Amino acid sequence: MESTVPFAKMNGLGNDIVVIDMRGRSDAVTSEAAIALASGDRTGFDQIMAIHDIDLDGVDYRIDILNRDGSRSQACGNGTRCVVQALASETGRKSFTFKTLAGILTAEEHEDGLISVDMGRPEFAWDKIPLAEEFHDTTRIELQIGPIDAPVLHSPSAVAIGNPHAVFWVKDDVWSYDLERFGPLLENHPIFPERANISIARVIDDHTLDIRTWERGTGLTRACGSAACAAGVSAARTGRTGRTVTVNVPGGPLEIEWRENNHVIMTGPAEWEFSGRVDPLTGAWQADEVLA
Ligand SMILES: N[C@H](CCC[C@H](N)C(=O)O)C(=O)O
Repeated sequence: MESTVPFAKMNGLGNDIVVIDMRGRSDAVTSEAAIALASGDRTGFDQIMAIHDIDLDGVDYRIDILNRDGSRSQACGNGTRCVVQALASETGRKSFTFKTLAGILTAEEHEDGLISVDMGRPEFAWDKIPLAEEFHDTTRIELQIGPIDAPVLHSPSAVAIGNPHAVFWVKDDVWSYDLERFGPLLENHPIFPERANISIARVIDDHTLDIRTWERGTGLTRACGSAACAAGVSAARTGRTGRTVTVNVPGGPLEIEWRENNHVIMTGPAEWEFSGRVDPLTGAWQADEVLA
């Protein structure tokens, strides 16, 4: 087996993604390689999306998703769009079916270059999100941060979009909250046995939300596709918006549609930055061209 494989540094609305081509190999990108790449100057990423072969009818590839800390995620919306763009430009095909830890998902590139991903069905049951305690109603779970009688953030909506999310509803500008400080506390709160992605969301009108996200295993990001889905679905579920919303993340807008068949469709852009080769075991890499 060759020691290096092709990679592409890409982004989905500023969510930094490294797509690694593991086709033809039986091993996996190691957590050590992820941690090494994450601290790299030009390859600091939010998620690695490793494309693997799969022998399953109707499924094109398996995607293995790693966070900055080397942990694995069930889902990554922005990264999936990057994978679609990379594969579409390689093959000329427009639609793909993938297997991730969250299940089978389909995605397609449109004529205008935007990419839609079917993120599957949201999961609201407390033990499936998962939460450590039984909550009959996961639209408002008991969790707060700040003084007991004047919490800064409280009562988030919880939902899994393959991966666990908590969405805190706020009335003020989402930038006025110190997410860098509260994010790690909430991500690792014992109520979330598998940790959680933490978002602050503000309703702008019945079809628009502003959100910022602290990602599990990664930290503050400019965009988190699954969090945009989590916020959109939770807003509709609590009567804050309709089922089709524009979710403004720091990197720009994502369109979220929670269809009547219970599937959540996320639409947005993907952008290629540079390519190179990487050792999937150590994270040592080299760009194909001298980088500006
Ligand atoms: N950036 C991703 C989500 C990463 C989630 C990951 N941090 C986790 O659940 O462990 C997205 O666009 O959906």
